Amino acid sequence: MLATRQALRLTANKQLSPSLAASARSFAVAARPSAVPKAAALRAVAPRAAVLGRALGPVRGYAAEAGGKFSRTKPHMNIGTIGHVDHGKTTLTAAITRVLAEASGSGKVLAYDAIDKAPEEKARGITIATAHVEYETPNRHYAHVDCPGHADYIKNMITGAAQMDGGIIVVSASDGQMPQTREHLLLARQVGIKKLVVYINKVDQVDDAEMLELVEMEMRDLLSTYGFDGENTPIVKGSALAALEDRDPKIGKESVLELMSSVDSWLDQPPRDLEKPFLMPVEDVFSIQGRGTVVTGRVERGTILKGAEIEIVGMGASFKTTLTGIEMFHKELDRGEAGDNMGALLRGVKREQIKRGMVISAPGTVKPVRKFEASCYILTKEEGGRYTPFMNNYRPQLFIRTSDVTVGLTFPEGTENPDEKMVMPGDNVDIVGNLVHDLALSVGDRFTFREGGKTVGTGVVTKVYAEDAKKK
Ligand SMILES: Nc1nc2c(ncn2[C@@H]2O[C@H](COP(=O)(O)OP(=O)(O)OP(=O)(O)O)[C@@H](O)[C@H]2O)c(=O)[nH]1
Ligand SMILES: [Mg+2]
Repeated sequence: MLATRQALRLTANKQLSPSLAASARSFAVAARPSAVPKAAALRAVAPRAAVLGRALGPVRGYAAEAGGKFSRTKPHMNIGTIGHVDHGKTTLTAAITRVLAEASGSGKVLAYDAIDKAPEEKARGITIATAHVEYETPNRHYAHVDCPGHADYIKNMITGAAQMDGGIIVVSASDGQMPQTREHLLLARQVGIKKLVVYINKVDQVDDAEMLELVEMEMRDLLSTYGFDGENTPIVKGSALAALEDRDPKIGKESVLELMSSVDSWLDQPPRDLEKPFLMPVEDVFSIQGRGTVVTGRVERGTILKGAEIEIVGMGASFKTTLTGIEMFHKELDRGEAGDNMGALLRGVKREQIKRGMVISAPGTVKPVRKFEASCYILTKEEGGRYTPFMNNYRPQLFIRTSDVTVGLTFPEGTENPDEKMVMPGDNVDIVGNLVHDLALSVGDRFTFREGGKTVGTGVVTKVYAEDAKKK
């Protein structure tokens, strides 16, 4: 029984990206209200939307909905609320759904309780409670993540179980910035979120305008400290509770509309997988008589045309060649793209030169890396992780894409008494990794590490030290 479970977990972890993609898909499906109620709701509000549509003229989205048809043409973006415990993240999430539903005459209003009782999701064996909420502005369609507790934010941001391309950091006007405000800012930066919008909440509790000024100045400083654009980041002040309870429109509803218009304009649309540079992890290598060497794998991102130059990176390799053929389901094709399972025929490459764990990529877009820094979450024993802490120079096996390589973990420079520091199951820790073989690693890549058949931790790469290019 135990052996089967371990085997199952092993296969699950061998296919990190597909399983993650699958869970992301199921999130998306869960977050999306079913088509029928949506259409019915739209019909019910059609007269009102028509009025709105006329009033707003040809504004995209609302106008389209006025015709009674749901618009899927709006760009989609993943965001979320982050910030210190009790500062009002969930209240704000509920308020956004309410205010936007009212403004557009459609959309689903979610009560506070519906969001706070977040379902538990499993990502890479870790339990994460996350609520997935969906709403739209005239310009965009959003999936919004709200977590019930600090630990869930850490796990979520590190595993990327519910990805955030940008976020709203909520800070209470009465408390100002607090430890988790800083911790979430740091994590947001480390997982690659480039821009945030600030919502200073609970202004109904503060009469002193100077106090509000102070909280704003503090937030600008803090944003800059963590590498965000503190000077230009939009900061909106208001009361999520007032907006949710539909009172004091100035600090209530209007603040939420202002917040969402800042979210629309300030947060940048992320590039889609198809727009990113081509990368395919090598799963298998074959030698085909009379044709040459074929590697198979699932395209992680980008597109590729037959005849393109590609680079093979990782596990000692760093060389270029030409992709002379693309095959899928035994058919010859001219083009492959993200999500495709394909076989790639490579010119002039011997079978021995390529192995599982390497990647084929657009030339110059990924580098072989041995040393890197990462932010990690260490699984608890309940999550299947270790029972005991680990120390400096711990050496688990690192799994990323199709490769697994032994890695030595040490603490970053500046850590006090590194040889006495212990990392407990359940901790969030920054580490420096030294791989036994180089791998194609980039900032933002996610990985797990395992020991004795169990997943011990998961992490996201925050910095890489490029190897000197080696030929092989
Ligand atoms: N006076 C006032 N109270 C608010 C406001 N927004 C939220 N609250 C209250 O603050 C408390 C915490 O709000 P939540 O939305 O649960 O905060 P949270 O950030 O989601 O908290 P955690 O998920 O536990 O980290 C609740 O009692 C809210 O009713 C506001 O604008 N004004
Ligand atoms: Mg909450």
